[in-house]
Amino acid sequence: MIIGLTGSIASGKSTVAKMLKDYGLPIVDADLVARVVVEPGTPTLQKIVEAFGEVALTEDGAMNRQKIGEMIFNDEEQRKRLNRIIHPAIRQEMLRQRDEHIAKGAQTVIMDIPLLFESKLQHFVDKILVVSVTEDTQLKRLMERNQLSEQEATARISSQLPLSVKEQGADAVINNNGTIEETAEQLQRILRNWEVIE
Ligand SMILES: CC(C)(COP(=O)(O)OP(=O)(O)OC[C@H]1O[C@@H](n2cnc3c(N)ncnc32)[C@H](O)[C@@H]1O)[C@@H](O)C(=O)NCCC(=O)NCCS
Ligand SMILES: Nc1ncnc2c1ncn2[C@@H]1O[C@H](COP(=O)(O)OP(=O)(O)OP(=O)(O)O)[C@@H](O)[C@H]1O
Repeated sequence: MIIGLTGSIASGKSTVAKMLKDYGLPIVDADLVARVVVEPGTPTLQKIVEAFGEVALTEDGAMNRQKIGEMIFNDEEQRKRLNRIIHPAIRQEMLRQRDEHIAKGAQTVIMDIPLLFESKLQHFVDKILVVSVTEDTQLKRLMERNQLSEQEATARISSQLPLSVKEQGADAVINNNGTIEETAEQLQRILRNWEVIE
């Protein structure tokens, strides 16, 4: 079974992904893949520089994540432009990793994809697990984790579909407003229900 793990920025996907890893389940992590496909020397980074100019690079030739983040989270056109370049490369590498896990005999593979709904990737997966929080919790955790102002954090949250919409497309929802233990309990119940664990 392929499980799509999603949510929105700072809703707790990585926290849940870590719990899934502790169950021994293989994870394909879109955020991690998004870093690999733009490593120095890759054709994707080359295309980003052609589209955004040399400002897209740091002094040592890596992608300037802070600069790109400032550009794309405040401007939908720029975001679409980056997505058009980077998403095909991310998708290809994710499918490669998924197939590798299956070839090694994995029964279940977790695809951790923040933009599963925005990029319409529902057909990639058999079940969708949404990690959700209230808007207040999301804003507070994002500002704390990334040291962002309220305005910067709000821009990032607004660049994604609301969690309430994602919940409607989910096979199961984890409410991550409470403690880590409460989240772990909900996850265990869902995995038992889906017969991923006993
Ligand atoms: C814009 C970038 C450089 C910012 O880097 P930074 O290190 O600050 O953030 P990080 O990569 O850890 O992403 C944090 C979160 O931002 C959100 N996010 C990232 N990219 C996007 C996007 N294009 N649209 C909406 N939300 C996004 C996701 O929720 C993600 O989990 C980086 O996120 C990136 O390369 N984005 C494009 C690739 C992409 O779409 N990744 C999302 C997973 S497919
Ligand atoms: N139940 C919880 N209680 C308290 N803090 C939490 C809880 N769940 C997550 N956090 C914290 O909230 C922040 C966001 O969580 P996490 O990094 O897992 O989100 P994410 O959905 O993976 O975000 P992103 O899409 O931005 O990578 C982190 O600092 C994390 O430690």
